[in-house]
Amino acid sequence: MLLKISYFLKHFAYEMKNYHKAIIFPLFLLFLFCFQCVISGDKEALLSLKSSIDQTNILQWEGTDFCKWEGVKSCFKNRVSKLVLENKKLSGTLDATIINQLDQIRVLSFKQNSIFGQIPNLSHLTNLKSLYLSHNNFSGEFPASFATLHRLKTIVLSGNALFGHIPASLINLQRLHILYLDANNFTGKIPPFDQDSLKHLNLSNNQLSGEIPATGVLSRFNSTSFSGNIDLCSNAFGIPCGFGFAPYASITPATPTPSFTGKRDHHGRVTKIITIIAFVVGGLSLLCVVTLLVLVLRKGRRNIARFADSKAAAPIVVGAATDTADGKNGNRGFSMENGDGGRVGVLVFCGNGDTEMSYHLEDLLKASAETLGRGTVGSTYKAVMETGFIVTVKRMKDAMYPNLDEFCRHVEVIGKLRHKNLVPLRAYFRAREERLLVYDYFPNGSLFSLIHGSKTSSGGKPLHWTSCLKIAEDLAAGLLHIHQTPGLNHGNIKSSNVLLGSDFESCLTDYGLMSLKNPNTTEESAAVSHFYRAPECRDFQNLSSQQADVYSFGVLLLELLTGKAPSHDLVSDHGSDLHTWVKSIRQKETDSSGEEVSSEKLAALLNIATACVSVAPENRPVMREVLRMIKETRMEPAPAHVSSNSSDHSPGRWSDTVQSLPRDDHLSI
Ligand SMILES: Nc1ncnc2c1ncn2[C@@H]1O[C@H](COP(=O)(O)OP(=O)(O)OP(=O)(O)O)[C@@H](O)[C@H]1O
Repeated sequence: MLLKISYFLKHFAYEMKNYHKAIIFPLFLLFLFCFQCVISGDKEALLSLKSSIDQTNILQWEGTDFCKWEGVKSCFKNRVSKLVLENKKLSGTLDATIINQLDQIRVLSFKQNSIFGQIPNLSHLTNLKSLYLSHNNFSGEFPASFATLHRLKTIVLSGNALFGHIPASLINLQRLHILYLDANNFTGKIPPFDQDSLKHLNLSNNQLSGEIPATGVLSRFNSTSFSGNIDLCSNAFGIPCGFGFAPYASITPATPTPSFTGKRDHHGRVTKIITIIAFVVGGLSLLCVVTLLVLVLRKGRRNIARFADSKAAAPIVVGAATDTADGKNGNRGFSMENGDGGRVGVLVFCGNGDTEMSYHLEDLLKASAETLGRGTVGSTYKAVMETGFIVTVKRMKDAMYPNLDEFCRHVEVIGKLRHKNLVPLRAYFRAREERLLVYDYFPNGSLFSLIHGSKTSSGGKPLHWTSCLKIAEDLAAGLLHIHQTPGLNHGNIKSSNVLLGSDFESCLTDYGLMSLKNPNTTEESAAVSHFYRAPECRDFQNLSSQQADVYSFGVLLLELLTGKAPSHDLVSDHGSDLHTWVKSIRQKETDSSGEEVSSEKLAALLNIATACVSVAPENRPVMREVLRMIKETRMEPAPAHVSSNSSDHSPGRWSDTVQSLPRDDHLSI
C-alpha cells in the first residue's frame, strides 16, 4: 500500500516537473489523515474496550458523539477525560493497547465489576489522576508502571486477588492522596511511604510482613490501616517485632475507619478462621502422620502387646519371677505391672517340663503376630519372636471369661496335659480383662486342610483307608488322654481343631476350653461346629460331656471316611442308610501290597463311627473302648490300660496283614 502511494506521488511529481511541490503535497495529505485518526481515536478505543469487557451488550453506546455515551462522564477537547463504568457486570480483560489510547483520561473507574486478568501497564495514561479498579477479579502483580504516572492521586485496588510486593517506587508519587490496597494477597514489606499528600491508606487484610516503617506519614494512620496482616509488627502499635509471630490480625481498632467495608471485615474474619482451621487441621494431620508412622514401624512386629496390654493400659515391667495362679507350683511367670506396682498381668508357664522355655513375656510382647483365624473360642495368632521362636497365641473372647480364679484353675488343669496327640498348652497370660493361651505352633496345618484343601466347601476327596485308620487312632488316643482326667472333655472336636505334627501325627487342640464359656452367652457357634455337636449339646445352655465328645469323634470319623464336612446333620439325614452312603462314596481301595482292601476294614471303622454317633448318649462307647476297636482294626492288640505313653505307633505298621474284625454288639453292617 505504502509502495503504491509513494509510486503515485512520485509519478504525480514527475508529471508536475516540480519535486518540491511533490513532497509538500503528500505531507499535507498525511496530516489530514492523521488528524482524522486522532479525532475519531477515542471512539474506536471505546468500542474496542466495549467489545472486550461487555460481551453481553450492557452498555448501549450508540450515536456518533461518544462523549454522550453512558459512563463517559466528561470529555476535554473531544477526548475522553472521565470514564466511570461502575457496577455494570462487565467481564473480560483490559487490553493495554486499547486503554492506553485514552491518553487524555483523568479519572478511570471500573469499580465493582468482574473484570479479570492482570491490571495492564497504563504508562501512556500520563494524565491519569484517579484509578478505581476495586472489587473486581484482577490478579497478578501490582503494575510497576504506576510509579511513572506522576499525576496519580488516587489508587483504589481493594478486593481483588493481586499478589506480590507493593512496589517501593510508589513512594515517588508525590501527589498520592488515597491508596487502598486492602483485601488482596500482597506480601512482603510496606514501602516507607512518607509523602505528605497521603491522607488515606488501607493495607489491611493482605499477607504483609515485617515492621511497619516508622515514617511520619505512616505513623499518622491507626492500626486499622494495617489489620489482617498476621506477620506485621510495629513497636509503635505495641506489637513487638522479633518474636516471629506478630498477630496484627488481632488488633482491634480503637476508632474504626469508616471506609472499611463490611466485605473487608468479613474477609479478615474469614482469614482468621481459615488460619485457625489450618493450624488445627495441620496439627491433627501431624498427629495422624506420627500415629501412622508408629503403626507402620510396628507393623513388622505386630505386637502381642496390643492385645496383651490394651485393656490394662499399663507400662510393662518384665523380669520378676512370679508364682502361678495358685501360688504353689512355682512355675516361672513374668508380670505386667501398673505404675504403682500393682500386678495386672502374668505369663504363667504350664507343665513342669516347660519351666525352662526359652522366652519371657517381654519376648512375647515384642513378637510379630499374624492372624490364623477367628473361631468360637477367640482369635488365633502366629507369634514370631525376635529370636525366631514361633508360638501360637489364642486370645479368648470376652464371652469365654469366667472369673480370673476359675479361669486360672481350669487352665492349670489343661496345661498339665501332655500327650503326643495333643497340642500342648505351654503358657497362659492372666490379666484382669485379658486371657491369652500360648500353644506350640504347628506348621503342617490342620486335618480340615488335609481333607478339604484350602476350600471351605464340604466336598473333598476321602483320604486313603490307611490314613483314616492312623488318624482315627491318633485322635482316639489323644481324646482318651483328656477323658482320663475326671470331668474333663474336649468340647469342640472338629477337623480344624486337629493339627498335624512334625511326623504328620494328628493332634487335638482347643481342648477343654468350651467349659470356660459363659453358659448365659447367646453367641452361636458356626454351622459346621453345630453338626459336630451331640444332639443333647446343640442347645448352648447344655454343657459338653465326655459322651458328647464321643459323638463328635464319630462325626469326625464320618468326615474322614467320606471327605464331607458336616455342613448338615449327616447322621439324621442318612439314618439307617449311613453305611450305603459311605460305601457309595468310597472307591475300591488297595493296600500298599496292591492287594484289594477288604471292605471289612472300612466297614469296621464305619461301625465304630456309627456307634459313636448314637443319638442316646448311653449307647455310645467310651473312648477307651473306641481306641481298642480302632487298634484292633489296624491289627494292633489293644493294651489293657491305655496311657499317654502306650499309644506310640509308627506309620510303618499301617498296612500290616489283615486280620478278622472283632465283633461288637453295636457294630453290624
Ligand atoms: N497351634 C496351632 N498351630 C498352627 N495352626 C493353628 C494352631 N491352632 C490353631 N491353628 C489354626 O488356626 C486357625 C484358627 O483356629 P481357631 O481355633 O481360632 O479357629 P477354629 O479352629 O476354626 O474354631 P474354634 O475356635 O471353634 O476352634 C485354624 O485353621 C487352626 O487350624
